[in-house]
Amino acid sequence: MIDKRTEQIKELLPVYFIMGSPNCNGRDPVNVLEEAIEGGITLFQFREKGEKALTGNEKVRLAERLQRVCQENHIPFIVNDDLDLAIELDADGVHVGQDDLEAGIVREKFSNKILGVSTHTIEEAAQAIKDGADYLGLGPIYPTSSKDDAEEVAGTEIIERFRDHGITLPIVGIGGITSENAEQVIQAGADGVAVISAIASSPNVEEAAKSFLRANNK
Ligand SMILES: Cc1ncc(COP(=O)(O)OP(=O)(O)O)c(N)n1
Ligand SMILES: Cc1nc(C(=O)O)sc1CCOP(=O)(O)O
Ligand SMILES: [Mg+2]
Repeated sequence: MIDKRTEQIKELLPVYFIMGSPNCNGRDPVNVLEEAIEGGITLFQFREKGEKALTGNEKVRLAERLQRVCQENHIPFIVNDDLDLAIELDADGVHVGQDDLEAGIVREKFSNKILGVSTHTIEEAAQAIKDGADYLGLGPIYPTSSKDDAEEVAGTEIIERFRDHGITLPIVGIGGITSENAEQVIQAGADGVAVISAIASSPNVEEAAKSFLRANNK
């Protein structure tokens, strides 16, 4: 039986926008986020990572500004990697990968919040489910230039494989996803797509976000 929480999480995943200041081509990330929300994104993850990423107080200040925009627009605000920041801001959730704080510890310290976990194998997925993950991030589905330490390209087959193994937890595909290939990701069994560059680097952020909604038939 699929429970109410699972259904609620699925509703959040269709267009999951991820971004931090290094992804915004020198633009104010607040403006980029506002335009993406105008275009219909359904969930936001603050991922302040990569070249010239902010640290310390500057990172916290940016997170607060982005969280405020999310709150004003009823878009849940997820923090990437940084549980301490998520607790400090009382964020709506955290996303962790296999090299981050263990998902089970995040679940203990940040109970009742949204917990996303990146997995690449059925074994990792089984552990994430045991740890209390709300959704799985699977990728990179296609080649990406937004993550230096990305694993090998997995293709949409990884999503089909997870579904064939009976994994019913909500899944979001990530890595190199564009409005042209998003439909294939959904058809493979994902509940949504997680996107950095195809939205954040677009000359028209609002239209870019809208094009993903159309691709997902939302
Ligand atoms: C939705 C979503 N899926 C996967 C990731 C990647 O997480 P991780 O492997 O921990 O890599 P970093 O993003 O921390 O570099 C994600 N952030 N979000
Ligand atoms: C943050 C991230 N995680 C990945 C994974 O494979 O887990 S790929 C990726 C980068 C996604 O950015 P873009 O949409 O620009 O390709
Ligand atoms: Mg991580």
